[in-house]
Amino acid sequence: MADGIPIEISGLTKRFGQVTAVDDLSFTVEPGRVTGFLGPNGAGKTTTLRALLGLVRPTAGTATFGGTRYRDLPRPLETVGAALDAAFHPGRTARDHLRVVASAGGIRSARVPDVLAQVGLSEFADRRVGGFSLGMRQRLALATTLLGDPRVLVLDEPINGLDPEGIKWIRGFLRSLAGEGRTVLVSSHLLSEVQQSVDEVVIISRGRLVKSGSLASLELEVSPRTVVDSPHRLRLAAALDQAGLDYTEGPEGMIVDEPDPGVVGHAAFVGGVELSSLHRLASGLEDSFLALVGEGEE
Ligand SMILES: Nc1ncnc2c1ncn2[C@@H]1O[C@H](COP(=O)(O)OP(=O)(O)OP(=O)(O)O)[C@@H](O)[C@H]1O
Repeated sequence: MADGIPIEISGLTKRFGQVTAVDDLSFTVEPGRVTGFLGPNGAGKTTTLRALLGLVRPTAGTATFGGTRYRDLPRPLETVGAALDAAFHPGRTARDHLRVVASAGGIRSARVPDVLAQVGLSEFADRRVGGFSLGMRQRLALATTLLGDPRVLVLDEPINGLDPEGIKWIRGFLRSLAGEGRTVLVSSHLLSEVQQSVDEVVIISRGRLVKSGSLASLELEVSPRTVVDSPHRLRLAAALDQAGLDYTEGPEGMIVDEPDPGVVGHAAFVGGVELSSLHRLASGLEDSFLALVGEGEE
């Protein structure tokens, strides 16, 4: 298997007149992982992906596949499979749509039945796309991205509008693609939508990076916790140790990995420590995501 190819965004800026859609954005997407590219509507996700695929010219910065711009890739469809604003001719069958794309991209037509099977559309291959449900269109868009058996997949909102069965299917599918060492970047405006599908997250808001890292690290950061403080922090730390509670020291006191302030208060009481504050830290991944990025444009 060929080595994986990372996506590298560096100092990317894109202005449309007065609007700065993407503002000095830098992040890397690693192979072998599913990465969620998250932000509310208007955050600049699509503009970033369009810059990556050479569809808009950056005002500044670069967006590359392992250092090579999309337009400089020798065989782009065999490196990158991208589904952005997938449009289908409604009168064409799924098979014909794939044949047209394959032939334009210099890909052998023998790939067509393979990708139809991969996305579970074989039995609908000869139906007109005009009659396809949204879920079937999403599958066909995905099949199109797979034609060149690419090492990198860039998918814009692939889960949007899928029914629960389709969501379950695509989750497993994205995982298996990453499991084969591919780089998988999936955009969404809802963290909850991709939460069960992604290993890594890149969160942007107003064109700027808010956070990037593993989903696990984000979960850890936002799991419900208790903040407690005392005029005698050393004694407080000893009481927390005594109770077997994990904590880190923050500006407002000890941040304890325990959702129930009662448990923390009790530990302090047992240790005979006076408290100056005790409260629960806001919780929930989606709430924290919204707190990080705001609601976005309508
Ligand atoms: N061609 C354009 N001309 C002018 N402004 C644009 C253009 N494309 C995007 N914008 C603006 O840039 C900002 C970022 O848009 P973008 O579509 O990249 O966000 P997004 O995160 O993909 O949101 P959505 O999920 O709604 O597509 C928005 O304010 C948008 O109105």
